[in-house]
Amino acid sequence: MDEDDVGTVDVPEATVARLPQYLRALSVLAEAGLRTVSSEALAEAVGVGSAKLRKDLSHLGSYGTRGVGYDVTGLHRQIADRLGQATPWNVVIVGIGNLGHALAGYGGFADRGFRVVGLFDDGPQVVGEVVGGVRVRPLSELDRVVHPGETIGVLAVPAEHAQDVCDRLVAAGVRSVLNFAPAVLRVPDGVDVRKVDLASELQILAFHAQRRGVRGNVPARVPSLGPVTERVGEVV
Ligand SMILES: NC(=O)c1ccc[n+]([C@@H]2O[C@H](COP(=O)([O-])OP(=O)(O)OC[C@H]3O[C@@H](n4cnc5c(N)ncnc54)[C@H](O)[C@@H]3O)[C@@H](O)[C@H]2O)c1
Repeated sequence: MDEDDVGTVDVPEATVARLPQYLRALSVLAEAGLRTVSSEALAEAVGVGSAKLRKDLSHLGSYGTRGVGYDVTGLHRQIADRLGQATPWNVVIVGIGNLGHALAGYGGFADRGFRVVGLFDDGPQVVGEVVGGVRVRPLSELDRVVHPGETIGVLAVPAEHAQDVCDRLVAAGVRSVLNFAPAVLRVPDGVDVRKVDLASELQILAFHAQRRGVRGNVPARVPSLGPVTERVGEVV
């Protein structure tokens, strides 16, 4: 399977990409004690148009109630279920260098339903170190930590080792891989790969900035652009 083919049959990939944002906004609203929210208010909280939000939620079979809006906790539960977050996911990170340390030390994954249960590296200077409360193990111990089909693998190794490490993750039973390495990975059917590439995101921003003629042409005081700046790279 090609790594760009990740998607679901019934929910468009662009909608899937926005579901985490809806979930986060609903968490904030629930914490503030709100029981219902209008599509306009929820759309504003996320920074999308309300028509797009209603369409997105209709893919989940959620239409809200006219004049009332959406039930905050009900919609939160529904989206969390669709994102597979009814129970937490286990995550293993391979490659505990600069990036791996930052990811392993980040405390925010647990709040979003992801438990970092394993850190792996083949560098003798790193193995045995404890990062974010988890001990770094050699890759040979992958089988002890990975529960087939229930563990997400994060790749933070150099590009030239990415395919080999990915193969080992898949052999251990990992079916979802988040790849930070600048390498195209080949995986068998049934395995999803998503790539994170901050440099590409910067290039996309640079493309838009160049198109707008922003470079070298910034007024002394930049007016607030509000959520518009966040829409530049929005998935449509
Ligand atoms: N996607 C992004 O936006 C982004 C941002 C920064 C870095 N990266 C990429 O992330 C990767 C890591 O970057 P870094 O700066 O942390 O590198 P780094 O050299 O600091 O760390 C790499 C780690 O991987 C380990 N490693 C190497 N081969 C291994 C193997 N076969 N098995 C297990 N561990 C192995 C090394 O021992 C080292 O600890 C690189 O591919 C880099 O290009 C991507």
